[in-house]
Amino acid sequence: MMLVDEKARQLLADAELIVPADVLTSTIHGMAQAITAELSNQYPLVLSVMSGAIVFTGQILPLLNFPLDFDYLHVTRYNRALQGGSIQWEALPRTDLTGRVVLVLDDVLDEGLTLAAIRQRLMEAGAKAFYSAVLVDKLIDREKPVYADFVGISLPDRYIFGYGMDVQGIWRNLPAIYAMKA
Ligand SMILES: O=P(O)(O)OC[C@H]1O[C@H](OP(=O)(O)OP(=O)(O)O)[C@H](O)[C@@H]1O
Ligand SMILES: Nc1nc2[nH]cnc2c(=O)[nH]1
Repeated sequence: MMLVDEKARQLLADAELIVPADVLTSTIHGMAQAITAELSNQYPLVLSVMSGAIVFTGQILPLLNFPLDFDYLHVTRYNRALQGGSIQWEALPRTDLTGRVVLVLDDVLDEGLTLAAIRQRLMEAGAKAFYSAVLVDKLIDREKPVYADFVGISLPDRYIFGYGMDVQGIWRNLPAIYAMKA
């Protein structure tokens, strides 16, 4: 345990703060306004993608002042790795999706494979319309299979962590976004 603790602290000491907490707060307020303008009369089902979206979800939900349902799904393809692998479904929403307008909340849109798989699964399960909101869109040099309807911040293609996102499984609890030193 001591080794893990020291390694975790070293990872943070070696990282660079790239999005401070106050910038995240104002970004999320802006996103909430845009989402409200588009979806406030549609009684959406808001779905949080565990685990990375936990902090973003907890911050944005109280800013969405209109009727909605909330549930979660759990999908992962990075696990503790820095590179993505194949999609693993851990949990599907329990709410009936038939005819629903869904809004998926995720922390980061990177290669887009995760969000594309989620969209396909939810549409197959009967959703009427699919919207997505991502706190971070990574600027990668390839086309993505899906783009988000609501984007908080665009960031360069570096591995990021904090604010729900992990590095080797740790530091999801940080109140800001950090990047591994290039
Ligand atoms: O656009 P992509 O390249 O597919 O990557 C984006 C996905 O990667 C992260 O999840 P991860 O698999 O790390 O699971 P976690 O949320 O539990 O950390 C993130 O939360 C997104 O869901
Ligand atoms: N924690 C974390 N998860 C990711 N999933 C896809 N890209 C990233 C990233 O940069 N950081």
